[in-house]
Amino acid sequence: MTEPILQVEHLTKRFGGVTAVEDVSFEVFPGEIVAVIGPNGAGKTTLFNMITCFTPPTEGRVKLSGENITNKKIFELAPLGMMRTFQNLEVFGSMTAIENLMTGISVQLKNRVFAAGFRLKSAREEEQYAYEKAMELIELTGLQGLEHTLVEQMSYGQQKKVEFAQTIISNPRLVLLDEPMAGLNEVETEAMADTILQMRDRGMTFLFVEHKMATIMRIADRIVVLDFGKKIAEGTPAEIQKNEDVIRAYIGGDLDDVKSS
Ligand SMILES: Nc1ncnc2c1ncn2[C@@H]1O[C@H](COP(=O)(O)OP(=O)(O)OP(=O)(O)O)[C@@H](O)[C@H]1O
Repeated sequence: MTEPILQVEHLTKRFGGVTAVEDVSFEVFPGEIVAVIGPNGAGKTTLFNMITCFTPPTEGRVKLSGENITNKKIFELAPLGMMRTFQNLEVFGSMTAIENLMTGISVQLKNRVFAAGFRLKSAREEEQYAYEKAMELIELTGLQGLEHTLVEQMSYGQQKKVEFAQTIISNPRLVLLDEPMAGLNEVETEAMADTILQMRDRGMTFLFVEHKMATIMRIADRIVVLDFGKKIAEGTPAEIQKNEDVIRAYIGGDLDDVKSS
């Protein structure tokens, strides 16, 4: 049987009297696209922060390919093949798109696993490799013609693409995306969704938080639903759409989105 790439085991986070996440467990398998959904304040970002070692859990643990990573430092995760994005854009505005991407590739060049299989002889070869890889990602994310544009001069949607490309350029095995479609128009949202599907076909695994239900239903293999910090459901998009607890949790919020998508 395939081993999970990510195991979330009984994660709990308390901030003083507030329990942001309570006893949440689930697994993600290689090649899956798994969405985490839930109403505002349900604990999605806190869960992501614990999985990516940004916030230590009060209880529980996280395993990446069977290895306990709960107490790792953030910077130790990229070499292990885990990358994430944030709700707020994390790009260098005063650098061009290609320069942003080339900073992302340095992670890969330092990656033990990668270095063992692909030794580059000189700094010049490394730079050439980084440039070619960055151009490949520029094309893949539809940023052609903008490679030498300063990121701060781009639209929000284009900046999101740069951030996404920078996150995946090091060929991570597991990518966590915090609201990758937030702030994007419909066309940009669908393009982002298609790029995620394309990268999955190339072997990447995705866990993402999102509010745009129609897109989630289109690309997610499985969905984990949080409400008031607890996991209230887990299943395929079809199962989640007709789950009574999920429909109840969304009453007054995005219920119509869940049912109509
Ligand atoms: N650093 C903190 N200190 C105190 N309470 C916090 C902290 N971070 C989050 N919380 C609380 O934990 C709960 C979950 O917040 P979280 O941001 O994880 O939810 P979310 O599902 O990501 O929400 P949204 O969809 O609005 O981004 C909220 O009640 C929030 O106020």
